[in-house]
Amino acid sequence: MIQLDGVSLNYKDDIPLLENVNLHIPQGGFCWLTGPSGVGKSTLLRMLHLEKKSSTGLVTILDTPTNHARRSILCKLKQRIGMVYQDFRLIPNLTVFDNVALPLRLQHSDEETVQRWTMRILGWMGLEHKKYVYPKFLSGGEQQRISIARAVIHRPNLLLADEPTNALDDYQVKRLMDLFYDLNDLGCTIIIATHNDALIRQFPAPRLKLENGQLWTSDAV
Ligand SMILES: Nc1ncnc2c1ncn2[C@@H]1O[C@H](COP(=O)(O)OP(=O)(O)OP(=O)(O)O)[C@@H](O)[C@H]1O
Repeated sequence: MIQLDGVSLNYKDDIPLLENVNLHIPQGGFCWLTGPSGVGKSTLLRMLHLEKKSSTGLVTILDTPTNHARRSILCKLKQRIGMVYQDFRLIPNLTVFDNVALPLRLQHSDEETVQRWTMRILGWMGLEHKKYVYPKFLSGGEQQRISIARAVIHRPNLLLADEPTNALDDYQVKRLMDLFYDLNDLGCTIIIATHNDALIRQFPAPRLKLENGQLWTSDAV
């Protein structure tokens, strides 16, 4: 479960991106996050990913109150979250294989599991043959697929995805949404930020709309 109680969020001395916002998303929820460019969608996802603190209010992620949680608790909690960044954020000096395997290695999975799961998701993404390649030699779409593989490989309980379909063709978008639905069926809560209204119409789900510091919720369209 994700809960925000009276949460405000802003960058230093800047206008608030969230202002006294309350929100409840049950475990296993699936929603789109929309709103005009620059309104704060990426920043909100970064807050839910425990990279940025709220200015005021209580933030509960996966049933864990985070405001006063110890560092060790937050580190463990973060390992249960997958994040797809808008700009991919692959680690340039790691190969495709090592980028994707990273969450498993952070969880100290044994090497046999790392090899098996990483090759499986790379195969699913159609990128097995790129496993020794460094990110700078990949196309935008390939980088996006690797970034998604890295976010889901450890079967997170919460998946946050920032414009995850921008660089993908229609066929890959459909497969990716099937992957997200499969994860969701396993109980993963999913929040996807997008500007793409056609995508939302194609895959209806409740919507969180961020505007003027407020989050409006609406049912599937
Ligand atoms: N690290 C930062 N320091 C200061 N201000 C920032 C920082 N990152 C983002 N901002 C500002 O916060 C506001 C919200 O940015 P954010 O990227 O969260 O918006 P967004 O809704 O995701 O935009 P887009 O849809 O264009 O990706 C913008 O005005 C941006 O300039």
